[in-house]
Amino acid sequence: MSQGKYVIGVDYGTDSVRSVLVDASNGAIAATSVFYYPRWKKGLYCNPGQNQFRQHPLDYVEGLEQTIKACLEQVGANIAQQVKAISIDTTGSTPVAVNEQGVPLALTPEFAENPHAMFILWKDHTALKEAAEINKHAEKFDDNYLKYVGGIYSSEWFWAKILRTLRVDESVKKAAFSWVEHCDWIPFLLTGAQHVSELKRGVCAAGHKALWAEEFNGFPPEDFFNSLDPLLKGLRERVSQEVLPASEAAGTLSAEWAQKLGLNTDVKIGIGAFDAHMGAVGGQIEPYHLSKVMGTSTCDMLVAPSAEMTGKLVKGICGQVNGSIIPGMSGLEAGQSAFGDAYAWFQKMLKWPLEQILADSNAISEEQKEKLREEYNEQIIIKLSKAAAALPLDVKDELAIDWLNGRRTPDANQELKGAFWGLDLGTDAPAMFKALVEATCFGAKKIVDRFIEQGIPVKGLIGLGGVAKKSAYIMQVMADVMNMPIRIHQSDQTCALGAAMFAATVAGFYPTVENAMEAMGHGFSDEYFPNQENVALYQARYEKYKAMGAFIENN
Ligand SMILES: Nc1ncnc2c1ncn2[C@@H]1O[C@H](COP(=O)(O)OP(=O)(O)O)[C@@H](O)[C@H]1O
Ligand SMILES: O=C(CO)[C@@H](O)[C@@H](O)COP(=O)(O)O
Repeated sequence: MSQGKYVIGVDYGTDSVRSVLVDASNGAIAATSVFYYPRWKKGLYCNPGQNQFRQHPLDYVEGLEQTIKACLEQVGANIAQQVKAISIDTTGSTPVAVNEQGVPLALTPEFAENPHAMFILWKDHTALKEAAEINKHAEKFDDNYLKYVGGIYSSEWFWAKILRTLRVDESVKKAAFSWVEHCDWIPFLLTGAQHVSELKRGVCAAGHKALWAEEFNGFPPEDFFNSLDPLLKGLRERVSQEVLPASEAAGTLSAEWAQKLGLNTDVKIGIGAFDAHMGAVGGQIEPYHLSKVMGTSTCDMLVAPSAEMTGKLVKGICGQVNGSIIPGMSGLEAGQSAFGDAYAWFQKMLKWPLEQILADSNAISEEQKEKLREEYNEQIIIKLSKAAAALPLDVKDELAIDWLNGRRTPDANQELKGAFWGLDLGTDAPAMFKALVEATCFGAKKIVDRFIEQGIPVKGLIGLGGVAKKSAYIMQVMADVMNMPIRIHQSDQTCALGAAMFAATVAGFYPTVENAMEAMGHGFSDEYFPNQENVALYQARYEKYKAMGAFIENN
């Protein structure tokens, strides 16, 4: 192993946080550790029926400490002393209300059990009404403050979530001094900052979810917020205007955290960004290639040289922001609100009666029941995929719409619902699963079509994330539906690896993120090519999908 060039990448996903300790000279992963959020796992503070998804800050703090310590234990004290930087990515928009000291309210005794004082996870759609109001309100202004977020503000995003919370919780309203994205709060925590004024925001979260733009000198003016709802009065001033790219440092590790983790206080802490953005870097994104992070949801990332984007605005996506993925390039983000989550929903449906029967049954022991549960949790999607892949294809097969968690892009509308069509008594679970898989791939194609219609060529597809790695079946359907090859990245941990590449840049090991990507990238493991026999049939089914989608949207 080379001496002295170690960094840590921390990736906060929806269910878990993972840290990787990486040799920055070549990208080799020296240690890795995963921590599943314990409170989240129990379903605490969430109400899926109302699309309320909250995460307790302690899940994040405990996971940070435990995963980094576990990585350091794996490599030993000598290497721990050679760690030079840590960078962090998180889901988003996942904001939290903080007090003047920058402490999330749920970390104070009064708010410890209050879901409104916790992080409002990206997939929480309780702010539908507020998002609609923001969209209507924006029409009143000469400046189009929504132009860099695809023209539509989403209930998944910062200001909609803040406004809704201030409306429904008087105690949080009184105690909240400011609001912070998860990806900006972890660097604040690690650097030991003590006041909101010291908070360094990343351009990624500010630009994609909070309407920050160079052209507006930051966030929209005070008048925009005050006239939207006086509850927002003055908040803009308490949300710092200065934003930085993730290649910059937020500071160095505080003495408290250095001692807790067993690291030095000269370890640099990078500016945070979203998981998919750092994941695109970990997955070696190239200009005009769509990097598809396919997990619970999808985030579809594209970079284009900023100079080539002058005057180009892509409608209906989740934003285009200079430097949000790679400094010097315009970062464009789109995505689907449910991808793997659609398969997880179907699995949950099938499991429901089994769970009830198993719970009441005396036929097997509690230990055997637990083993059985583990087995079917692992096997259901795999078995369905195998059976679905073996089914013959017909244009009249069962058809589905993938909007089970609303539609993120093109044209955000979180109120839309999913659907199945064309069922009969011959329809079985594999046929419905096949329809769902095809629907998620059709939803993906709509995004590619939107980029192309708006003048942004898509020259290649890169597949990252859990589904890309786990499902050859779904990736083959994707290649067939898109009529384009898709390359799957070698790494299982592209987000954490991307964070490590940013950390290597922040540490000064590389002058640019592109240099870090070149030296530390793991390359590609598989490539799926379209099966020309299926392309025309999928094209015909895609037309049906669009017609059915339009019907749902208009009724
Ligand atoms: N064998 C499989 N085939 C297809 N999808 C799968 C399979 N196993 C798990 N999934 C899906 O993968 C998703 C999780 O993806 P992952 O990238 O691991 O997580 P996250 O999005 O939280 O980072 C889940 O929604 C699950 O339904
Ligand atoms: O929306 C974004 C980023 O903009 C993601 O953080 C969000 O979709 C969560 O992604 P995961 O599928 O949980 O990794």
